[in-house]
Amino acid sequence: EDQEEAVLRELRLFLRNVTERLTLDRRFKAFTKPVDIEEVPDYLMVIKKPMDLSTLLTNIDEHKYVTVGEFMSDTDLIWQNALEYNPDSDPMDRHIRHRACALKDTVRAIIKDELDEDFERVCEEIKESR
Ligand SMILES: CC(=O)c1nc(NC(=O)[C@H]2CNCCN2)sc1-c1cc(O)cc(O)c1
Repeated sequence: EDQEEAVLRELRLFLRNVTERLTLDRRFKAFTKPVDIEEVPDYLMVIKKPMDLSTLLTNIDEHKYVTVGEFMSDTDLIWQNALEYNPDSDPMDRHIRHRACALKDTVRAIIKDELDEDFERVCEEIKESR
């Protein structure tokens, strides 16, 4: 049990580090906080599962993620929501879509470069055992 807690603590440290780096990247400013429903009243009519970088951090602290895969599902929501809410040729739509695609590629590159496959396998084993 203590060994498992040590693995999940290391997972949380890794996920916090990744999330902090994304939050500091100016390209992803639009994704750092929940979309303000006062400013964008139709947002929740289009987007059923909002997600943002600050919510990722809260989820990490609340031990929501037992694997990197679960974390990736929520980071995917951020850029998928942006593509869905910004489908048009409007310059602002295109601008946000470019940043959404940059977020997708940046997260995948970080995970590919910095996540040890064996570590993720141990996390998956812990998840299956629960
Ligand atoms: C994150 C997101 O998906 C988002 N999309 C936008 N799209 C538009 O404004 C397009 C929609 N089509 C018509 C022309 N305007 S603004 C915006 C946003 C940006 C922020 O800096 C903070 C924030 O909370 C939300």
